[in-house]
Amino acid sequence: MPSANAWYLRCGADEVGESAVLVGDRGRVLLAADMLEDATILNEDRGLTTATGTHAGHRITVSAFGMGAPIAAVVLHELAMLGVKRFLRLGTAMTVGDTELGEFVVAHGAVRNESTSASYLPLAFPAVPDLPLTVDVEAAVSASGVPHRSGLFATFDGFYTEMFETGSGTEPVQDRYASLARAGVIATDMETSAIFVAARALGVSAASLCLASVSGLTNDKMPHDERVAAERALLETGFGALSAHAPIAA
Ligand SMILES: O=P(O)(O)O[C@H]1O[C@H](CO)[C@@H](O)[C@H]1O
Ligand SMILES: O=c1cc[nH]c(=O)[nH]1
Repeated sequence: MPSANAWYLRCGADEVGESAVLVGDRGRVLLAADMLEDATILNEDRGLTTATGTHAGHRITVSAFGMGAPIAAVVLHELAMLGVKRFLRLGTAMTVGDTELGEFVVAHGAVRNESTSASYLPLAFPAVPDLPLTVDVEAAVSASGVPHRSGLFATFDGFYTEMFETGSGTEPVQDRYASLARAGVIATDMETSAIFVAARALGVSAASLCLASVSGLTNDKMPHDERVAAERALLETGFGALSAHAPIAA
């Protein structure tokens, strides 16, 4: 049963679409608002900027959570309570194995190395995306012309301790990345597995499409201008995936 108003997002069920895009950076919400038709910014509380607009006849809400699984789950949970049925994470990720900077990466599942998802379902439960939505994402990615690959993600809580070689973590990060690559992991991020598990627990669909923007091998970043252009392409591709079928009648 949709709730009337969301605690932190401070918006109502009539202000959100049937689908939502979850991004980290609020700048991506502002960019999305420029790209959608008739977009309205709903709130900017706690940096959780949210906008709703239309793409090819579909109402889409775009929400920024900042960084990390706990707050991403809060945003997803509130939007699900408002009645949003489909979620697409559009973010950046770090490369693992053969993945190259600038590629789009689509998650077929995610290693649950964060703690938030366990507050929804036990660790034995797999973090897997919604299959039909992922098929639509892969079709949109193929049409985008951007080099891409699909595979497993690994999601971590510790940015400096688990994803970078700072010496503060419990094992050499490069050893961890090498074993993840051998097991089919193509990218790491900080939210995907939590979003997949929370979505299953809440009875909504979720998928994850990211831009590989930082090298897990060297920690090199994509050049700024290339990343900005690629993030626009990421949003366009995600909106295309969410608009792949006729809107469901209200
Ligand atoms: O680009 P976004 O969506 O913020 O995602 C990635 O970027 C942040 C870390 O740099 C984390 O939130 C990570 O998952
Ligand atoms: O280094 C990075 C880049 C993007 N996303 C991450 O989680 N880490």
